[in-house]
Amino acid sequence: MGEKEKLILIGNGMAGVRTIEHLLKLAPDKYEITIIGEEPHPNYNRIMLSSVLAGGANMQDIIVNDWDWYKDNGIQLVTGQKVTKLDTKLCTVTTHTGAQYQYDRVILATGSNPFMLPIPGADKEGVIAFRDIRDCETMMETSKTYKKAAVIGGGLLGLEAARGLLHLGMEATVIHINDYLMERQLDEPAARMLQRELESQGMKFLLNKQSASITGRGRVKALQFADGSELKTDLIVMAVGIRPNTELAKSSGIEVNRGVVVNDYMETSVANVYAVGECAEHRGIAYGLVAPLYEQGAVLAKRLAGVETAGYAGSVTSTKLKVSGVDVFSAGNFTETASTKALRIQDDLGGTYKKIVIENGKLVGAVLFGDTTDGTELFSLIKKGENVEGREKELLLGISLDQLGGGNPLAKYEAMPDDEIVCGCNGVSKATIVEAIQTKDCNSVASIKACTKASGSCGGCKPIVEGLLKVYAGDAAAEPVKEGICGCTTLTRDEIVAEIQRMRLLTVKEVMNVLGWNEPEGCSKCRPSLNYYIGMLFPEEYVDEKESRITNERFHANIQKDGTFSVVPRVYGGVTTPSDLKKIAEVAEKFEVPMVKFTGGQRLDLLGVKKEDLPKIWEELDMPSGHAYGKTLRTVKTCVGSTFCRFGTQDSISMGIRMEKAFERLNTPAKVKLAVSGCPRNCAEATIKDLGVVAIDGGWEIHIAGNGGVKVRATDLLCVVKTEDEVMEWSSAFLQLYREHAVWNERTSQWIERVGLDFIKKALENKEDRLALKQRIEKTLSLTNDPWKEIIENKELRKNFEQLTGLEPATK
Ligand SMILES: Cc1cc2nc3c(=O)[nH]c(=O)nc-3n(C[C@H](O)[C@H](O)[C@H](O)COP(=O)(O)OP(=O)(O)OC[C@H]3O[C@@H](n4cnc5c(N)ncnc54)[C@H](O)[C@@H]3O)c2cc1C
Ligand SMILES: NC(=O)c1ccc[n+]([C@@H]2O[C@H](COP(=O)([O-])OP(=O)(O)OC[C@H]3O[C@@H](n4cnc5c(N)ncnc54)[C@H](O)[C@@H]3O)[C@@H](O)[C@H]2O)c1
Ligand code: SF4
Ligand code: FES
Repeated sequence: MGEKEKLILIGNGMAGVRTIEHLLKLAPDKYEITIIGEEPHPNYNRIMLSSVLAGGANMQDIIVNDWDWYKDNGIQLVTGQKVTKLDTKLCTVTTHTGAQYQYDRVILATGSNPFMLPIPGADKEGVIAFRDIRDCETMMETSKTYKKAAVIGGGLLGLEAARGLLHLGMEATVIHINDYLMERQLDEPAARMLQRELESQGMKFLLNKQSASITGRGRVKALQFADGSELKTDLIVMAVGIRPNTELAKSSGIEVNRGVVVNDYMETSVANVYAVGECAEHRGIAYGLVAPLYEQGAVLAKRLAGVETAGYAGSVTSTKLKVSGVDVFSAGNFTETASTKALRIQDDLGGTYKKIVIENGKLVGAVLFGDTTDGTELFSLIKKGENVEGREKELLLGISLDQLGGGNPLAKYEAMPDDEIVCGCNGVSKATIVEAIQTKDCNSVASIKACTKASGSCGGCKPIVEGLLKVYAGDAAAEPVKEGICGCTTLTRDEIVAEIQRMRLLTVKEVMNVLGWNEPEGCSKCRPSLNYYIGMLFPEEYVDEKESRITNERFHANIQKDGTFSVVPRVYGGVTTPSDLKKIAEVAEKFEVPMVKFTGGQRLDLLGVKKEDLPKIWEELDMPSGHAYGKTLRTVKTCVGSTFCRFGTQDSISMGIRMEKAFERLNTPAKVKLAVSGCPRNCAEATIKDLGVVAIDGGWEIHIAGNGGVKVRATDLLCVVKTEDEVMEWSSAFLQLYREHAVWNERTSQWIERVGLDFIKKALENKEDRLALKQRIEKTLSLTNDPWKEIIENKELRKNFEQLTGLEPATK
């Protein structure tokens, strides 16, 4: 064998070392490899610095290639040295210590430099970036002595930094130049939802702010803004974007634009000099996320190994914010133009938002907030670029994603091409994962992570890894590892409920303290759910914690898109009276309510009410709250029934009113809608309700767990009974069973899919059990009050209510 060629990698970071890993697989003996890195560490996962800061990992966990890896692969590693000269004629590289190395080929993988705003005072102590281990350590050290932190830049990096600083016990204020966050990844509605969620976690924001200077003697004391205002702070983290690190290439005469210009084979303008990663610019784009950089690395490794490759053709990117308790996903081109069509659904109550963008019949972009389960599959469709015409609405509703395999949810994993990248962060293909399952006995997500690195960084690919496990490991797949209810805990809903009950934990704070929450303030997922679980278990002792409720429940009204509210008084069974109608009309006129509308639940909605008018309107209406805003009983829709309808077999109206009077004000895991129809013609549409009662000759059918919303589900028949009292008995028992077993925010339609109809039937088949459940629901109901009345009659409550602001308490 001839002498090995000398290959030097400049930059011991993610893209460069990944290229070498590939190369070693393709041509292990072709090169004598030297890696020179400025940082004093072996290659580590920069992505995971956010997790280190937020307490989810320690420094040891993020090492990708330890010192032994370099030794074992015969690589000469030079750390702590910056390459200051690249002589492309003599083919040498020189480091800042004067050490010189000869090369046959050299790769530039110098990454990016964080952009530091060139404002007066930016050189003061306490002004840092967030790019490497040293920055992370500085933040951790600073938090031991100082309390106030400011992060300039409300992009991915800035928000992850601010979340980490909160975790370290600092007050974190994000200063953003734009009027909404993450404008490079999100549209405005999603960004607003994100901001509310982060505010509920304790993060503060100053939007539309231009930083002008930093004051302080030696160490930073305050950040001053162009509008003359200032923020006192002990630490400033700049996260306002990055610039490709091209210094070395430029000084060596290599063509540089924004980044080091490369062709499809990662070759620069100079022979035998290559560039890969964030420092490279390909077809005008310098990427800032690892997935495309790894694709570039795979191409370069082939080129260096002499293996034929089609070349790098550019990438579509997707991002996921790595902040616990927040699910945000963005992919492709999500901005609207003259040639695109956008479809969106926004559920302010459920705290979810989804937008898809179509161009020339193809899916080109998506933004998801709150529920990102469809993210990976939408991203895959964007990358494939296949025509989705006619399926747009299904994609929006997530229907076709469920049914990509003709109803078999696992078929899509089988159909996935072998070379499709499953884990973008770590560049792991389907074939690699399947090989790990089939030949390396990997039977869990954890073992696949250990073996292939898939799912080890942002976690966004975990659902696909789980899907592949189901298909390719089959029965050998280990039980999925249980997941906590949110990022603040590893405990499941059932474990938490059991512990609350066992230890009689009576406040949200107590639960979080005793059960070792890793975020002391919790987040907007766990706080309202704990509030619900404690109230469900101990209705007599528990004092409802208003601050742990979702925004609309704190206002007892639905917040509208313009910041006004809607008022919906209760109209039992949809039956009103002339005097109530008059009252509503008078109030609407007096308070100049812009719109009065009939709702789908057979009542009247006063829309566009100002916050300050809410208590006054409730007082004048003197009607109970219709609870149109909460996780509680909403409406009982009724048809005309036997009183007037010639087909009616039973009195659906009186049955419906009896049910509404019995169950109003009931706290439930998610909203609950009921309906009663007077005959099987079912005019009240009872078979798409959470609980639907349909009259038949000589009795009633009780249907459960339907839904008419985003994902339509027809009810299952629970039982047939003869009398109205039996309807009440079964309905009470069913609703209490749901209250006691469902996960907070889980609709009955989702709950039944999880636990199965058989479980519910079994739990209710025994009369004694039914009566026990009925007794428990009645106890709870006897302790409820009308919230509007409470506020009107209690001065303290009214004062507190009047002090509530639109943004401050906002949770999903
Ligand atoms: C906190 C944080 C979180 C992130 N999270 C995500 C995420 O969730 N998803 C995602 O896709 N991306 C994320 N990124 C971006 C991702 O980390 C980068 O895209 C990736 O690390 C770039 O790889 P690279 O090899 O091009 O550069 P780097 O990883 O920065 O490596 C470049 C290396 O070269 C060294 N170097 C530079 N110049 C010289 C020189 N002259 N001589 C010797 N050595 C030199 C540098 O010291 C550095 O070690 C995150 C970044 C940060 C900072
Ligand atoms: N989860 C992830 O995928 C993740 C996490 C962290 C970092 N990253 C990557 O790291 C890189 C750096 O992230 P980033 O967030 O710094 O870059 P970015 O360019 O995505 O965001 C910078 C943000 O700072 C704002 N900004 C610019 N000038 C400002 C000013 N003077 N005052 C206040 N705000 C200002 C911009 O409007 C922008 O939203 C990016 O490539 C990013 O993709 C990714
Ligand atoms: S469901 Fe039957 S009883 Fe009720 S309105 Fe329709 S036809 Fe009449
Ligand atoms: S896609 Fe981020 S860990 Fe796999």
